[in-house]
This record gives sequence, C-alpha cells and structure tokens, in this order.
Amino acid sequence: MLEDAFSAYKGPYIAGRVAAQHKTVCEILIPGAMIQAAISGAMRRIGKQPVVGDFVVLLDQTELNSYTIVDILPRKTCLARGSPGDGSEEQVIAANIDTIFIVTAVGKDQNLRRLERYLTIVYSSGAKPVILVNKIDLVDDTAQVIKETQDIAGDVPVITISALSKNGLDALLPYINPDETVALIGSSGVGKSTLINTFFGETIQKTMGVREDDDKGRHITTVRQLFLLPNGGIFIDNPGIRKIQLGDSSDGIERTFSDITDLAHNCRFKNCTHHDEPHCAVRNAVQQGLITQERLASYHKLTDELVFQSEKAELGLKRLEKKKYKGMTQSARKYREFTGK
Ligand SMILES: Nc1nc2c(ncn2[C@@H]2O[C@H](COP(=O)(O)OP(=O)(O)OP(=O)(O)O)[C@@H](O)[C@H]2O)c(=O)[nH]1
Ligand SMILES: [Zn+2]
Repeated sequence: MLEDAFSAYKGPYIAGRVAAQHKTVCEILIPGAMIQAAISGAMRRIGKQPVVGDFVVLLDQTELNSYTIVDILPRKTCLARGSPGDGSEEQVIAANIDTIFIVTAVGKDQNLRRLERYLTIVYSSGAKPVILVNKIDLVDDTAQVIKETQDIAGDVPVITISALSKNGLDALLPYINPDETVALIGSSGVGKSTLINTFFGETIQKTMGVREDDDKGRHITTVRQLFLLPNGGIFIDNPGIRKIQLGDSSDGIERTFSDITDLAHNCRFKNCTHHDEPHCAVRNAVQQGLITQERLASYHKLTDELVFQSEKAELGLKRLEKKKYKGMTQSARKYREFTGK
C-alpha cells in the first residue's frame, strides 16, 4: 500500500519515517541514517503536520545538504486524543502503530475501568491491543487477576509479567516483528519506564546515542521517540502517548463493550440508552449478574464523554465554517473593490 502511494514520487524524492517532531522540523529515520528535515512551507500552510511514526516523502537536495518533507503518506493507524480545553479537533499523536501494549498492574494500580478506557482508545486507533498485567511478583494467585482482566478484555491477549524481576517478558516477543511498530500506553506508576528499560533497554540507549551533533557541530537536544529494535521491529515512545485521553472513538467503545452492544439488540427500543427504559436487555443482564454494575457504569461514562467530545467537535466545525465564510466575504469585498463592481 505504501509502495503504491510512494510510486507517485520519482527523482530526488526518498521515503523516511518521523522519529521526532517539532513545529517546523522533524527527525527522520532513512535507511541507514537519522537526518533532520524541514517541513515544506506548502504543508505548513495547509496545516499538514507530521507526527511520530508517519511515513513521509522527502525532497533530497544532497548538493545543498538539505532535506525537506513534502508529503505524508496515508496513515495505516492513527492514535489520537480529543484536544483538551476548548479546542475542537482531534489531535493526532502518533501514526502507523501496529500493536499497542496496554500496561496495567496488580495491586493498588489495578483498575479495570481504566483498562476499558485504554481498550477504547486502542481500538479506535486501528492498532491491535495486547494487555500486559505487570507487577505479578506482588501477588500469590495470578489466576484471579487473569480472569478479571480477561472478562473485560474479550479475545484480547492478556500477558502477565514482572518488569522488575524480568519475568514473563519472552511472551512479548511474538508481538515484536520486523517492520512492525509497537508502543506502550498505561497510567502513571504501572511500570512502563521499568519495562522499557528491562525489555527494550539496551537497544534504546544505543539508538539515542547515535548522533549527538548536527552537521554544523551543534548539540542536538531532541529526544528521539522512535527506536529501531535489533530484529527490525520499531518501538515508539512519546510524551503524548503517555498522556493519552479518550478521543472521538465510538467504534472503539462498541468493540470494548461488545458484550453490551450485542445484548442491546434485544432491548425493546432501538435507541435504548440502558438507563431507565423498560425491557432493557442490558440492565436485565446486570440484574442476572452477567454484567457487573461497574462495567455498565463505565460504559455510560465513556459514552457520555464521547457525546460531549463530538458536540465539542461540531461546535468547533461551526466556528471554522463561520471563519471560512468571513474569509470568503472579505475576499469578495476586496474583489469588488478591485474590479469596481
Ligand atoms: N513489584 C514490582 N514493582 C514494579 C514492577 N515494575 C515497576 N515497578 C515499580 O513501580 C514503580 C513505577 O514504575 P515506573 O516504571 O516508573 O512506572 P511508569 O508507568 O513508567 O510511570 P510514569 O513514568 O509515571 O508514567 C517503580 O517504583 C517501579 O520500581 C514490577 O514488575 N514489580
Ligand atoms: Zn437497553
């Protein structure tokens, strides 16, 4: 697919992958090297902003010792969050991630509701979720933890590990494949950094040290966010991914709560919200103990948030349209002034 997209470019154009992004320049991984490239003015004018993980088209002007990003290839998957504050649009954080490890932990850091939230985010990104239950060294009975997690996860793989004592990490290997991209998400304190150090550790530290000066001998302070693993797999870690929130992701919710959405077909009303409508199959299931009250509450909470997000998005769209319309009337006025009509 990417080859097709790229075949439109010939001559001095090469392909690369964004390893870190700033406002006007990016660090780009090209075969055998890491380079810096400026984002073309044309792209900036239309607000096309590359993100980490993007495959981009670069204009290679070797004689000028410069690279310019001129296009972004279609994104296979797209990790985004609803923008905080009064912003309206989704904010893309990273692109083309194949597998996302959702890191959770046992003990006080175990939170099944948060796990539903993360599953929703991952599903809507298009990436494949894998759940890692960390700190397994802290419990005697892992069976119960696995069961509780699996009940929520459906057919998503659940892997128990201890990042600290390096237990169970081999089970991650099947998900690290050449030319595939993986990333980690999870709440603060579940052990992401520890896992990165013990599992990806050595490789990443080596990659970070690849080039500390740019061509002019200046020190580069950027923190690279995309790392090449020894087997050709790629790992992405960036602050945005660490702070991800629920975005605009209705199909994510449907897949996360497929038990609820399946049951909903049997509710009397097609648009049943499972709050207080009569003959609600979902609330029936809760009464029979097939679905926990907490899970239904979590479903309601996430659905409410989503409605809020999409209303916000619509509002933003209207604002944008108004602005565009204003722009059009202004240029029409200028045109009339110019032509005297
Ligand atoms: N017992 C136990 N403790 C762990 C394990 N993995 C991490 N920890 C501890 O949990 C604490 C938090 O770990 P971090 O790796 O900093 O967690 P994090 O997810 O990166 O947190 P943020 O940086 O805030 O996002 C540290 O004190 C770790 O030593 C584990 O497998 N077992
Ligand atoms: Zn219902």
